[in-house]
Amino acid sequence: MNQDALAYDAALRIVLEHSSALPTQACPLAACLDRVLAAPIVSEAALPPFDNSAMDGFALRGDATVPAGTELAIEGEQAAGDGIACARDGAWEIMTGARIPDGLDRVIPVEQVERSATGARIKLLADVGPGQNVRSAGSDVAHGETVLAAGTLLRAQQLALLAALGVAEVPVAARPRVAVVCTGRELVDDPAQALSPGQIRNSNGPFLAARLPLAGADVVHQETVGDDAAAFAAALRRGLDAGANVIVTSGAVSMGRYDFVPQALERRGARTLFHKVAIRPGKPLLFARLPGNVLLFGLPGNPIAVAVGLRFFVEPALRVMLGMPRERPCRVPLLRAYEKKPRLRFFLKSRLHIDAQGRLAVEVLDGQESYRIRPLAHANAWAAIPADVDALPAGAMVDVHGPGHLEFPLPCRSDA
Ligand SMILES: Nc1nc2c(c(=O)[nH]1)N[C@H]1C(S)=C(S)[C@@H](COP(=O)(O)OP(=O)(O)OC[C@H]3O[C@@H](n4cnc5c(N)ncnc54)[C@H](O)[C@@H]3O)O[C@H]1N2
Ligand code: MOO
Repeated sequence: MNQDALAYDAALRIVLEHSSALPTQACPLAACLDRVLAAPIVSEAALPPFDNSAMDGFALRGDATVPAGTELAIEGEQAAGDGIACARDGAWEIMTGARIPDGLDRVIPVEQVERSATGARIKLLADVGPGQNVRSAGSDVAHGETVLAAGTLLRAQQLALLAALGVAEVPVAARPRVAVVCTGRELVDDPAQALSPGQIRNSNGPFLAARLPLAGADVVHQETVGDDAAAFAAALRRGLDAGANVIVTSGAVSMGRYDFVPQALERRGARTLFHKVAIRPGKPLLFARLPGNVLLFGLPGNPIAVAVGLRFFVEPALRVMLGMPRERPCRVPLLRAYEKKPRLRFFLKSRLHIDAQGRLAVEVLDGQESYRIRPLAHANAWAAIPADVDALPAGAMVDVHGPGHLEFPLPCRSDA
């Protein structure tokens, strides 16, 4: 039945083989959020940069444990931001984060000392061992250590580390440039325009334009054309002129009289690498390469075929361009038994739940037909069921993917 349709894994392999990493750019740290690191970060500094106190208290020294009951004169004070200080005997009043005066090696918290009436001396109320309450230089990051690998997505937590290390310019992968072309004479772009009989509103265009930036790409051109090969070719040209690395089209790749995309691409000198994949939805998906190494994904027009084509074909290619490793799904038990047709891999609009005990389960939503957008709006994840599986009992483990490759699936509460 699917002799002419490629297995998903084989089709994905072809996509990945034809995708390559984009050039590296130097990005100022403040602009790096959500960019992908293009080279490992090797620390040129130590963190902390100097031995400092973990507590507000008193810094002192000793050969071994300094016992409770010891009395010491207060020699000086060291606050965060104070520079080098040299200590002799005695104790230094010290604040959290302050540099430990040279010669001292431990800190006793202020709660564990008793001050003399004059305030000039302290008595220890607890033993203090060497290194106690000292955050030593390099204990978090040593100089020369690799702290972030190439391919790391830079979120706030990575930016914190880069900022602490004083990395001013970060090598990041260029963002893939994507042109979006929707086809179909039935489509209306302007939400304020009344529909004539037979017309529908374009939902694939807004969906792709919203999703692609979340997947790490820039939409550099977007337009809608009728079922017209010449208009389509002109739209492709404008996408290429805008510097697109990738063109995503929707519609006109199936069997209908107006499904002109495959032929139009051939006439433009594109090399079609596959057309039709054994998946549902999105089976008529087409992948081609245009002169100049531009990848073209011809997504079938049904809205869920577009969503699946983007998530499971375009996004893996974007990951290669961004220098990211292949994605791995999580494995989650099915909330309810699920039956499907064999021989096709199914990508299912799903909702990840968290129950009262904090356990995860995935619900395959009703309304899987590829024209139904409403369940997509209630989905927070995709479940993927392999081609050779036809029936799964409740509790069977299935692959679950987030709504986008940079988004971990976020569960909702079962009672929500
Ligand atoms: N005889 C056959 N007919 C169809 C087959 C088949 O194998 N044999 N495959 C079906 C499958 S599966 C899909 S998916 C669609 C794909 O069709 P096309 O890629 O040619 O897409 P269109 O015909 O242009 O549109 C399909 C459907 O989607 C609506 N659409 C298109 N663009 C948009 C948009 N931007 N926003 C919202 N909706 C859109 C369009 O109006 C159609 O209803 O073919 C099946 N048929
Ligand atoms: O692939 Mo189509 O989206 O099944 O209707």
